[in-house]
Amino acid sequence: MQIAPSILSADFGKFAAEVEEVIEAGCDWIHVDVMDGQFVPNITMGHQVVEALRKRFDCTLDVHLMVAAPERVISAFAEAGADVITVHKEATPHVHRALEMVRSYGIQAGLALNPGTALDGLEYVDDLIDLLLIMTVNPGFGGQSFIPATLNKIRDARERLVKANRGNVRIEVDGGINLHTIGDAKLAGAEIFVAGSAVFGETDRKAAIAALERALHEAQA
Ligand SMILES: O=C(CO)[C@H](O)[C@H](O)COP(=O)(O)O
Ligand SMILES: [Fe+2]
Repeated sequence: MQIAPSILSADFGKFAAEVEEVIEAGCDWIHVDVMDGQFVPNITMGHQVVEALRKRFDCTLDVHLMVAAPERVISAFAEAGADVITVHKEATPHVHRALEMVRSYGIQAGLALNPGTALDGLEYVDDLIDLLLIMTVNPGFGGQSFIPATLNKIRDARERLVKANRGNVRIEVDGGINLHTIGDAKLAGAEIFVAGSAVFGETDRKAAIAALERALHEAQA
């Protein structure tokens, strides 16, 4: 089980200190939200930010590309030092090629699905992915509310992956993960939990992470 703080919700004015704080609190995954102003309305950060984080921190850099035609930028993010690159199925007609590109750098590949996107076709790319990112909000903004209907999708995805003998593909959930939703997401089958405002929206980040870990631990059927 992994909590991955999303630096989208960090204070950009003291970026490095913010990342340092959550790493010191025990998180070894940092979720980097890349938005291009086209696939989603906002523009956030480019590969230079990944490069800067790579130089300074020894953690897993989990890059979530909310970018149209991600195959244009995969090489830049891989060369900048990303450990995981996730592309959206909705962002390209060439998702298979995009995943192959990520894999060609010897790093982990992720496939992301928006809340309105079905799981159909997963069987054609499941051998190319290390993680499946099920968006639990519509992408583009931090601080939104978790969409409860996504829980069935997580369960369905877990079942399909196990049936296809791809049970080692980890399900990541992203959006609206907090003390009230993290347990349900875990019970549905998620293993990696992105948390933006639930971590950086709190003044005591260490306590916020510990509380999320406790909620994960306490979640049981
Ligand atoms: O991909 C994202 C938005 O598109 C972010 O990772 C996500 O929104 C995290 O923020 P929060 O936990 O506040 O919902
Ligand atoms: Fe994200």
